Amino acid sequence: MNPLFEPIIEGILADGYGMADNFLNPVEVKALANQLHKRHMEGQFRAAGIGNQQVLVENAIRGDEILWIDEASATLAESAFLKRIGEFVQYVNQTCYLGLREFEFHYARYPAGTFYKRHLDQFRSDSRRKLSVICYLNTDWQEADGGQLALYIPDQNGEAERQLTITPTGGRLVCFESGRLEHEVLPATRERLSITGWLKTG
Ligand SMILES: O=C(O)CCC(=O)C(=O)O
Ligand SMILES: [Fe+2]
Repeated sequence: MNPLFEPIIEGILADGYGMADNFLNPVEVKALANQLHKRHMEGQFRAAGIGNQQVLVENAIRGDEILWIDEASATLAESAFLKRIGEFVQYVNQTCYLGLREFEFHYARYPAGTFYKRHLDQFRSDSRRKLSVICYLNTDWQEADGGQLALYIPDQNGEAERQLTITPTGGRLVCFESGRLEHEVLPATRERLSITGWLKTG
């Protein structure tokens, strides 16, 4: 049993989402946030799009900027992150038989005031996305800063739902089934940083 990974999986099985508060330690959070800012200053980020090819940029739906993390050009901090995700994927495969074979991750930077309206992560033609994973890179995030991740959890018979909000605290990882759970990023009063990705079948 892995004490870091097991609670995430148990959460997904019991409630449809799982969480770990120390997936990254504060030093790792800082290193990745610094790396994000460096790459952002170098002009590597692009406005995030919507749809399969990410062609349409629509600020009324989402206002974040993203940069895909490329294994080939990854720095030490990024490689360490991808390695931990790889270990998590292996653990999920051993315990849940989801048949995960690939993963893809991008940095996301939400400038103050931006948001991502309610959506589902699985596009019609990409059912290979099985699990969505978000890891936050914020230091000293306060509830009053906003920027919560809102999850819409359907009740047993699918007739009603409840909204659950998660604070984007640095080091915290959230994971849920991409094709099932609708969710939303609420606007924040300050810049909001994360790494978001998908664990996919081959
Ligand atoms: O940053 C978050 O909390 C969620 C991001 C998200 O929903 C997405 O990128 O699809
Ligand atoms: Fe999403």
